[in-house]
Amino acid sequence: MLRVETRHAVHQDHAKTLDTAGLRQHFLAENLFVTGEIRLVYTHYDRFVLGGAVPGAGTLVLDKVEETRTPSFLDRREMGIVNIGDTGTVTAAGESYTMERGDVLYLGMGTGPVSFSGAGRFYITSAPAHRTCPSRLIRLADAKEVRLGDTATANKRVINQFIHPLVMESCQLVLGYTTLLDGSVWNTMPAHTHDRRMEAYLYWNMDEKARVMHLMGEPTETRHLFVANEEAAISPPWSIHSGAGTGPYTFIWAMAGDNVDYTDMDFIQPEELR
Ligand SMILES: O=C(O)C(=O)C[C@H](O)C(=O)CO
Ligand SMILES: [Zn+2]
Repeated sequence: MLRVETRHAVHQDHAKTLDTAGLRQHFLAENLFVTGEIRLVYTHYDRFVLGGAVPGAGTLVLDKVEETRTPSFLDRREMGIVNIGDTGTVTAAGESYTMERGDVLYLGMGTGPVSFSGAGRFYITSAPAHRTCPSRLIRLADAKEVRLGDTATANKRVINQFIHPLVMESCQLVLGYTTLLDGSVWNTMPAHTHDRRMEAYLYWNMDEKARVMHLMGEPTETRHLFVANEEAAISPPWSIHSGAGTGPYTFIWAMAGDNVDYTDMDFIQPEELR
């Protein structure tokens, strides 16, 4: 079963008038992972799509998606998949990829239908593409590791870059995940924006009762979302995306836009935030 929800783009002047329910309706994606279903959120931010596929005992096939009006979803798109569950299999273009928890699969434009099976919980990200780049399974050992932060500032974390120019080629999709270390709670602090690219954060590896207070909004007009395990925050280009957790967590960041330069961020120091 395939379910697709469209999220239109929100202007920052509109966003600052929203109440809690309105902010959650536009910027939080809940209930993405449901057994026996593929659930997608089609955003108008760089036409980025995110979602979940949980095959359970069966096989799920992602092929035609009405929203793209193409015969097959990947005809003019590329895809990044992260397995946040147990071992599962993704089959595409005659290749079968066994994915362990934390593995990332990149599928290039024109791959065709994608099948999901096994005990995996597959986080799906996709962006429009203009050429085909080779598909590739990337494991944690192949990722580029960046260590940032300090326990003194409660933001010590390891950033693992998977779909990233230092690891492999893609058109506009950039993806990886960041894990908080040693009791640190803050991700992406100092915060930043990149008006050239949207971004989405999927929070996972969390205790069921834990929450991340995800910060969003223009730097001088911040708002927050309380986010649970396996929920995603959609970050418009004008928004910061940062957060503090009540317990340990990891988050998958994925971006699409004008460039694939991960370091192309405009930083905002804590004392500048409002
Ligand atoms: O903890 C961090 O800092 C991040 O992981 C930052 C994200 O990767 C990001 O926002 C990239 O633009
Ligand atoms: Zn960012």
